[in-house]
Amino acid sequence: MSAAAVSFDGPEERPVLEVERLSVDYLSRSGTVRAVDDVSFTLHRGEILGLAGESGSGKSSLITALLRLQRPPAITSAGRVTLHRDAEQPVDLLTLTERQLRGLRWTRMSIVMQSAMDALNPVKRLGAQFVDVLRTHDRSLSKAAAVALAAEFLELAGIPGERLSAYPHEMSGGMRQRALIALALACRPDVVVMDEPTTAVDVVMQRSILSKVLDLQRQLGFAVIFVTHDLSLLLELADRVAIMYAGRLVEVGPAAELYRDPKHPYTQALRDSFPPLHAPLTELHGLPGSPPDLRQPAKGCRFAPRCPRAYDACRHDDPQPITIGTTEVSCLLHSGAAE
Ligand SMILES: Nc1ncnc2c1ncn2[C@@H]1O[C@H](COP(=O)(O)OP(=O)(O)OP(=O)(O)O)[C@@H](O)[C@H]1O
Repeated sequence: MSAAAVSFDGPEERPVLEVERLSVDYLSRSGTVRAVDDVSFTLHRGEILGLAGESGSGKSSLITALLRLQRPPAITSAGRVTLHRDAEQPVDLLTLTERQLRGLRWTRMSIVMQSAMDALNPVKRLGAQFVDVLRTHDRSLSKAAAVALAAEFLELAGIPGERLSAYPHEMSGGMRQRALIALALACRPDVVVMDEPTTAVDVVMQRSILSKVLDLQRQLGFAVIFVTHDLSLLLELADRVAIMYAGRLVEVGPAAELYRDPKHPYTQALRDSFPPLHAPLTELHGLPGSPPDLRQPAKGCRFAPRCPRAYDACRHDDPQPITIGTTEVSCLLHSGAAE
């Protein structure tokens, strides 16, 4: 293992992760909340896929289910999550034993949590945490080699290698978050899930972390699922963006296309409610109303009650995903436009 760069020519057509018809329920006495409802998407090798949606739309439920990190009362009630590996058979992550999964965590897929303070062990020096992870997954690695590799990854993330001897509380919030990103990359996974990785730091640090993530991604070529409620950030960072509303994916498409020509009225509303990062400021529009109660979602399109373009059929018929060019959208306004 080494931190050496790969030759990265941008995202490939080959899938690395395929999510098919995934549903996640929270079981409680007051009813079942279907937080993720029949969600399908593909993550390609080396691409950054952004996942955006309002609070409560199901983003965390989706990523914790596909990495099998969810806790009760959440259960995955349906679906398949296929991880593709070079030179090995694809595997359905949902059918693996815990032991088989442990073999894939860090080495094939890893996660960067919202808060490094929750993810890093407060009573262990950073170096020891890297060495633990590296040597658990590569028993042939000597301690000295693991320390050297850890220092290499820290440097890649913009942190001086000597900080390996620091405890997490001795580092700034931004540095801890970058250390966590370095740790997530240390076993050279193919897929890295980043769950709002910059919410705990200020805006300047946010920019610096994101440009570092892009930098590292281009050097190492891993694929990313980047989760945030901030669509304007994703439009800048991601190759493709998936928009989630009330447990469903309503639109998935190339970031530039989604910004220029959003197909779903919810995507449009979300775009118009965030200031663009690099374009001239335009008037912002809030989105009135609130998402449905997922214990008893009404018939038809879930966005219909808030949608300025809803018509009769939207309140009765469930929109199915259709493909328009390179975008997939679930909206009855486009039902005649499928290719
Ligand atoms: N432990 C739980 N028990 C019952 N319902 C839950 C639980 N956790 C989440 N939910 C429900 O599942 C739905 C999706 O929540 P989730 O946290 O996945 O959304 P999110 O898009 O990640 O939100 P945020 O951006 O605020 O993190 C919400 O309706 C939420 O109320």
